[in-house]
Amino acid sequence: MSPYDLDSAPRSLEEGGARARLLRPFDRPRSRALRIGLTGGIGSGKSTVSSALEGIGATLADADRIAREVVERGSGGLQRLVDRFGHGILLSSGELDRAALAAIIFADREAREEVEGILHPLIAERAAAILARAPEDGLAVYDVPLLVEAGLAGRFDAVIVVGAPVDLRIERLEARGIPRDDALRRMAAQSADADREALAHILVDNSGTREDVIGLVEAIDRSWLRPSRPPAGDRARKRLR
Ligand SMILES: CC(C)(COP(=O)(O)OP(=O)(O)OC[C@H]1O[C@@H](n2cnc3c(N)ncnc32)[C@H](O)[C@@H]1O)[C@@H](O)C(=O)NCCC(=O)NCCS
Ligand SMILES: Nc1ncnc2c1ncn2[C@@H]1O[C@H](COP(=O)(O)OP(=O)(O)OP(=O)(O)O)[C@@H](O)[C@H]1O
Repeated sequence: MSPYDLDSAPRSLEEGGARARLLRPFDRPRSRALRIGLTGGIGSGKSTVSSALEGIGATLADADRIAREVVERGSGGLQRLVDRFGHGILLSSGELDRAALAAIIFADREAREEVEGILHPLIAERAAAILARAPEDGLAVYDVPLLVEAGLAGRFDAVIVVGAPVDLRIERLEARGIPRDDALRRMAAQSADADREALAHILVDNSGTREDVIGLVEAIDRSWLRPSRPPAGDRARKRLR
């Protein structure tokens, strides 16, 4: 690891109603991708931020997406859930009844920990395989809602925490068809905002529009993640030479 000089970088960035703060500088490794852990409570905008990072070339592993893959019909992961919770968690098609499993785990902490004990190692293995493909000078981003809860913060060079006021998160989730009660039950199963923020290098406030936060991600990259990189226009010109 070489020291990564962020001394002269701005400490905060703004794009419309979206803001970012650099809470702690971080080191950038010389010969491998920068490992970024991206987290936030339900409905904070992690997926929006991680898609924006993917859009500027980051290699992305999305824990929620992988969590679906490891319980696909016929998978070993799904079989282990059925062994533990019975066929009541299956739809007639043989697929996981996600609402049924959600009803169990967000009402019963022990059941949730059992499910996490079964699925998290499977998710972590696939995520590691995806992130290992990131080029040396690239960004390897792990979008993982339970980064803090699972004690993963120390595995990353930089932790980005996305946040927004709870009412706004609930409003956005309702617009996506997730009822308020369901959102609140999931929030109760997650760390408090303050616990996530205590581990953040970069804190993103996603209170503005989608366009704001997407623009902010580009500014974060230019100012803090890959500041020594030539601007996109220069890179395109170099390729043409
Ligand atoms: C219970 C399940 C089937 C519900 O599926 P559903 O399609 O309704 O939700 P989805 O998977 O898209 O998750 C949406 C959000 O719920 C929250 N959430 C999901 N699992 C958990 C959990 N174990 N603890 C706290 N919050 C959770 C996260 O904020 C996540 O982003 C699913 O969330 C699941 O399998 N959870 C257990 C695996 C897990 O821990 N996943 C989190 C990523 S590591
Ligand atoms: N700045 C924004 N303005 C308006 N809507 C937004 C904004 N950011 C995200 N959203 C919407 O809010 C919802 C939650 O955002 P997103 O899926 O990115 O959050 P998340 O943290 O990944 O959620 P989850 O924990 O459920 O996976 C989505 O429907 C998304 O399109």
